[in-house]
Amino acid sequence: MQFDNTVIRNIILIFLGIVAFTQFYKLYNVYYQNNPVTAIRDLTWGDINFIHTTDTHGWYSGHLIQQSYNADWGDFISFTSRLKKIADDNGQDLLLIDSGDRHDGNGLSDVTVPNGVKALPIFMKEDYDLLTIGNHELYLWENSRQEYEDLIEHFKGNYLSSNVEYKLDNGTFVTFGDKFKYFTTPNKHLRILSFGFLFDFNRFNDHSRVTSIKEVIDNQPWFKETLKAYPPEEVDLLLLVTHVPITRSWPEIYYLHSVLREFYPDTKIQYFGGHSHIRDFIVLDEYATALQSGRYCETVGWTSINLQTDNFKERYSRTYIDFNLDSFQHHAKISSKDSFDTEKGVNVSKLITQTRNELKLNTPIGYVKKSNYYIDYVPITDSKNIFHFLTKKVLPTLTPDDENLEIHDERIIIINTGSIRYDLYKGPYTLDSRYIVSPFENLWVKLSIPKGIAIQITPLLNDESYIAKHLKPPHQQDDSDEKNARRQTRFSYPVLDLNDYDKQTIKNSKKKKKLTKGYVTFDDLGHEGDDTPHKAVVNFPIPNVVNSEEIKKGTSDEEIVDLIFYDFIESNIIWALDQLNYTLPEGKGPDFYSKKYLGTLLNEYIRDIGA
Ligand SMILES: Nc1ccn([C@@H]2O[C@H](COP(=O)(O)O)[C@@H](O)[C@H]2O)c(=O)n1
Ligand SMILES: [Zn+2]
Ligand SMILES: [Zn+2]
Repeated sequence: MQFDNTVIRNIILIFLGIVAFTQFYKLYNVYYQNNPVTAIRDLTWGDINFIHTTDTHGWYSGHLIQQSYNADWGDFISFTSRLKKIADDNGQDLLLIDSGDRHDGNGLSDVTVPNGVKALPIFMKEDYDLLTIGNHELYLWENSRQEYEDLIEHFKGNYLSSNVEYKLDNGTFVTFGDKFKYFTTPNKHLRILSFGFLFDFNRFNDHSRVTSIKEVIDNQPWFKETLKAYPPEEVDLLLLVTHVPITRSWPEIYYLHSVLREFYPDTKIQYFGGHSHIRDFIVLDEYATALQSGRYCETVGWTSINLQTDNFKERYSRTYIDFNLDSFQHHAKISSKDSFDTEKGVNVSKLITQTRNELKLNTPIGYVKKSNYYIDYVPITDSKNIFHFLTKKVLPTLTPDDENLEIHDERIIIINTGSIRYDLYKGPYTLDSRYIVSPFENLWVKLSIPKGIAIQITPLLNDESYIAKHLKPPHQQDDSDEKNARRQTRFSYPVLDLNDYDKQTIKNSKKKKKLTKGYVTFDDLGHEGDDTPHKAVVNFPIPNVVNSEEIKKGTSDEEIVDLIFYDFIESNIIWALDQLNYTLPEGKGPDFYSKKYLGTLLNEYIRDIGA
């Protein structure tokens, strides 16, 4: 076949065209990732407005490699101060609320001894109107002491805890802050009665004490006496600042609500929740709603109440604001960063940078070579799933500290999935990443038991139907509900006819805009709550625990193997052994048999593996 010059020239042109198009497409995608074209949904203001944070877990530096959450605590302070100004100018009220869990999740908070010593002063720069305690302020005594000595002192009168107490050196228990607060708002002069509650948490350190909400209501006279002291005609709004999941499957808020309604049949009630790390908004009745604002400085929750209207749909609004500068500036209606910044905000950002440098948080201590490893964006069996990576690559490398410790040829290593807090990203594994992925100082312990028993423990701890039928192991509810609640795309459960919210959604979804990946929240008002429309990520289910099994085929069930696990889940393991009718030999307790195996933390092993 013969080609003349024109054919050759055309082939070259087509080839160059393809190359040019491919390059352009790549550049477009890079540009697009950094400059998303989505429109931000505006906030709806009411007579009273709320900014809510929860489960910040020390993420005050912001997310350094995720554009969607690129703001830091200094930006957040500028943002809230700009919004306060808008509220004051318009004669509206704006209250700032935090629902607890300020430790465990980020180097800024956790690298120091005691943890939080550098991060809490940064958190405290924000002028919260009301705040409460989370379970992460109660695992360790030193963290409870910081709350009692520093935060309560600093936020005097605004720190509420109606069911958590601190034990003084002389042995007496005192409230963490105040049990309730009655106050009048500055602009609308609304009379507010507020309480602070933590869920029924039972792993508190021995210098603190949690009483369940039900116990407080049923058996502590002060609670009902307080309600009687502030009758409906003296209360415009009840505010419940809690570290309790607001989801309907968690009964505590609903019991509280039923009792509040006996005293206040139609007073407006606003709940704020936390703990399960999701965005959520629930309609409890015509005059009561609940907001939960995510986790890890990914979300600033917003809700507003218009008190002038009889129409439910006009009364309430909610928005989940992505924790980034675009969103903050958009809602503050200030396009230039220089005009948006406040002096205090800029100083806090500088303090964060200075503290990160001082703590050397950006120091690489390893390298993640192959890929990102996700908690639940891919199925647990996928090689990019972090639990797959940990059980296949990391756990098998664990070696006991003491070479004289009696060990067996076969072993099973179990971890609770709740101990892994965030995705692991390809690239430098920094001191910060270490705490981001797994912040806990849990120790490894070993129990030597027959193989036939050992292999049943993981399936048993993951078998929710079995757990539901039997006595729940201590704290298991904590993990399984957290896991379910984390699945963001739950369907709404409208108590009222809220169909119009969805019509709005359908209308907007016809605008074909390319979206970035992120939260798409289904709540009781529909799915237009996220301030930035996103392409939804899929959250695959994760079990309560995962394990690595180094078991040989063909050995008998009677063979003794080592079961290795975190001391944090010892009570769950003991529960499972009990369910399997396995009694530790000679009737001795677990403390005798479960031996310290290893002091090196999992997050240090990740560094060594290099992924
Ligand atoms: N030493 C610890 C403490 C906690 N965990 C895990 O954290 C979960 C609670 O976290 P929230 O932010 O939801 O309060 C808890 O259920 C455990 O899974 C841990 O592993 N080690
Ligand atoms: Zn939390
Ligand atoms: Zn919590």
